[in-house]
Amino acid sequence: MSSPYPVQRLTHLQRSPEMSLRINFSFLQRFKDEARISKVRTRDGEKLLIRGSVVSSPQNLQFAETKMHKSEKTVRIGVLGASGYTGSEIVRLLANHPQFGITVMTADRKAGQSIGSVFPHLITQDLPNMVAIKDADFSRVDAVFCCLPHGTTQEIIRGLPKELKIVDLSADFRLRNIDEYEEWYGQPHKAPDLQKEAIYGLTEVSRDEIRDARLVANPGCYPTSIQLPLVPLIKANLIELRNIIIDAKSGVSGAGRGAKEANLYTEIAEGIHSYGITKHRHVPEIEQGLSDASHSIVTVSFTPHLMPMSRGMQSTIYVEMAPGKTIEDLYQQLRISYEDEEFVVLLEKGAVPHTRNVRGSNYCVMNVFPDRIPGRAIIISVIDNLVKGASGQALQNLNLMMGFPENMGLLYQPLFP
Ligand SMILES: NC(=O)C1=CN([C@@H]2O[C@H](COP(=O)(O)OP(=O)(O)OC[C@H]3O[C@@H](n4cnc5c(N)ncnc54)[C@H](OP(=O)(O)O)[C@@H]3O)[C@@H](O)[C@H]2O)C=CC1
Ligand SMILES: CC(=O)N[C@@H](CCC(=O)OP(=O)(O)O)C(=O)O
Repeated sequence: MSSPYPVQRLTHLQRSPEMSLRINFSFLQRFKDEARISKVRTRDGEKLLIRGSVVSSPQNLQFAETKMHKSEKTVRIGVLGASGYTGSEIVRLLANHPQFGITVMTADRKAGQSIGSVFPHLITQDLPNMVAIKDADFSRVDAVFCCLPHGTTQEIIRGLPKELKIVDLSADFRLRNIDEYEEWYGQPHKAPDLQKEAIYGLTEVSRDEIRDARLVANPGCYPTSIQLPLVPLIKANLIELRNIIIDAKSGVSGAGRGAKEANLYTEIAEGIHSYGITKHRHVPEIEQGLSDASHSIVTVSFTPHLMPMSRGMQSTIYVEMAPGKTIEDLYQQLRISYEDEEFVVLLEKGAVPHTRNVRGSNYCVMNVFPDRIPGRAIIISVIDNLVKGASGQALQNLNLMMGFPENMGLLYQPLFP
């Protein structure tokens, strides 16, 4: 697995007339011939202020700190809905992104407040206060993450400058068929023209289209955890398209930060419950992705559950194998499909994915098991709903759209315990 930052041996070191160090190193040569480095700790503790990123050195430089001054970041980011769970997760992830700097953050009820006052874990972030969307200055923004409730984004995006790159975390642009959107979301689509332009952003499946997109519809959390294992198996004709049964479980942050009686501690703790049985709005999104993979109509049984945990999601998927196919065929297909993917991990045979092993990270961890009923298989896939299921995948997509390495700012290891 490669490093999140260009940690490389120095290939050249010299002093410039202003006593700053100018350093050429091989990683950045892929982008520019030369970069200057930001803060460097030398063996004797001396600190040198220079521009750039992380380096290691064969000489007296031990580490360079990853901090770049905001003015040195090249892409100006707006976070719409920064006072919510996915918006604040974008802020957390971007704190370590060497190229994306936040210039605008919006909120609704919390407009006027600082991010640190709304989210004390982000108190060290030196960022402008959140403003109402109507007061946001988009002339200082190159790309936005829309972390707003369904239905809101369709209207708001219309008013944004046309040249902005947009990653929308809501479901507003995920369904290509706007009649289906109306059926499942209970309101007519307000921006059918923009829907035509939107690219569904399941990164590992649609990377090439995402690179050229202006508007990306970031997938829902359940659909991400379900499509990542099923799409390659369906494309390789290894499983039957009928009788796909998905039992999925989510942490409570999946429901957003807004206060709801059903999400009180007393309603959630010490128990689990199903919801949205047969009518959860992720059904058409899952079926759209699986139907695309098979070039035919796929339907699924999908039942989500709410778990007494803050973050995390597991999808347990029961499938029939195609005639003559074995668990080994399914396992090898997933291995081949994901061996070069940074953020999808197929465990060793028999090892069980745990949600707590992906907390806070952009990884999807999966495995496939033989059922005791011959011909059937059980697939388990886990993600952090707020990272690979939302803000992490959104950042992965914007990295691609802006021409940066897909993993930039995303190689957080999972939190444990
Ligand atoms: N939570 C998750 O795991 C996932 C969520 N998503 C989707 O991402 C989007 C954001 O979700 P999440 O962060 O959880 O939601 P939250 O409820 O936590 O945050 C919503 C944000 O939108 C703002 N907002 C609410 N109403 C309006 C409005 N009318 N105009 C402008 N801003 C408004 C809120 O501001 P304020 O708080 O100041 O009122 C807040 O900043 C949703 O569409 C959700 O479905 C997608 C994948 C996973
Ligand atoms: C626990 C919980 O309530 N989860 C949410 C899903 C969150 C998500 O992925 O997304 P979208 O809202 O963006 O589709 C739900 O079931 O509606």
